[in-house]
Amino acid sequence: MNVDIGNALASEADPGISRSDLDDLDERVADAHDRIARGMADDEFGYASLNLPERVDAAEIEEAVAGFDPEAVLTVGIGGSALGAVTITEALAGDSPVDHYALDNVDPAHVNRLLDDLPLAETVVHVVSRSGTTAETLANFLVVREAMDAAGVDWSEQTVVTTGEPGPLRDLAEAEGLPALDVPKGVPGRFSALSTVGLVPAAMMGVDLEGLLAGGRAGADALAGSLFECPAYAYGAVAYALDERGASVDAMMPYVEGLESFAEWFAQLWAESLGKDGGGQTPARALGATDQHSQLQLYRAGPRDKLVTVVRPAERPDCPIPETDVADLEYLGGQDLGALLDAEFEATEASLAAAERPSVRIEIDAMDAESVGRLLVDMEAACVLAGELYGVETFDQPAVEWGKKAARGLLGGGDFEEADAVAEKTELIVD
Ligand SMILES: O=P(O)(O)OC[C@H]1O[C@H](O)[C@H](O)[C@@H](O)[C@@H]1O
Repeated sequence: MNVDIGNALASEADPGISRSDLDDLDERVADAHDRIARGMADDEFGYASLNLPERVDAAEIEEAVAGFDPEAVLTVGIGGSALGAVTITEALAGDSPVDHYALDNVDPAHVNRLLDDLPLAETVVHVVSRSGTTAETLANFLVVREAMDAAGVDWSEQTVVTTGEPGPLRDLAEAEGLPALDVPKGVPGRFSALSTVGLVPAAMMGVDLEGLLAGGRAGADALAGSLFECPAYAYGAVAYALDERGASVDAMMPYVEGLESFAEWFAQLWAESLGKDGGGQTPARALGATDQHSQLQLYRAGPRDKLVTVVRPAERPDCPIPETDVADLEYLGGQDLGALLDAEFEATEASLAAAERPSVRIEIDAMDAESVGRLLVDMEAACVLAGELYGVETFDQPAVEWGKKAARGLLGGGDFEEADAVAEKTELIVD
């Protein structure tokens, strides 16, 4: 993976950073790297995530699912317990005969439709919750298993649980004799893609887990004490420095459909890790070239509060555009859709640069397991580095926990002050 920060530099306009700003920042990056390396060496909570590619045993995960031969895998989980699996399978398992679905939200219309459409008898359910207590996940699982019962399917034969703490989900797995895998210790959900959490569905779909982990290891091995020598830190440091100068939004814009969900995964990583103490950079999600025809207007001509991150693979499959003699379309004939997408990508970079709007280019080698594993670990490391520079607790999410407790309290699942606050909130309804 390489990161081109050239278009984030040398702008006269705000937000902009100069090369000397980065030289100054590099001393702080060196200190932050020492902290991160120490955290990794001691397997400290959160920092341990960057050791996953080294520690996770692909063969063990493949063995755990070897007895299944499903048509579909249904991940029941939310946030970090779903987005890693979705990102990996979307990026790498497009050609698999096995389909992947994720049930994260509890919208009844969506859940009913999905359960009607799924081949329940041929579906393996992967229930994932690190805490084992998340209401959406547990409720969805109860609904899914009821639907399987109603369809005459023995769900206990086709359900795998992945959880961390002792709690309701582990109890349920034990009571029903379900295979239960562990979320590795010290790894928050949004950093757990390259563990059982993200790899179980991928294994059932034939994704190259070894390749993913090898790519991840390459990312962890490339961490170094200077942003000029480490693409992950270059990204984290530039995003941080631009935010400090007013780029409070980071628009993540992959130019490849297989990474559309990666932008969603990145949004959780960036928002939950860095949105603390009144600061943090708001992640926006976009897809090139589609959003070039909608959001780019705002990115180029709206408030000067954005960094645009464009991502692409260096290699794309062929899809030639047929020749045509239609007037004004000759320029397309004989080209390739990939070349057109790359031209759109470069046009976006140029258009932002011409308007003195910062962008960063992330390029991965290809849409293959090694490159995707590397991308995930590099973005995690970028986030950890940014967290050190902001001086926040990167690995907790107390603001999210508040809402979780309040929702449980409202359903009678606990005696929480948060629920009282919801009940007492001020309303001004206009009907
Ligand atoms: O894996 P779980 O414990 O079910 O948590 C699922 C999600 O729940 C919360 O919303 C947390 O803020 C997320 O970080 C987490 O990924």
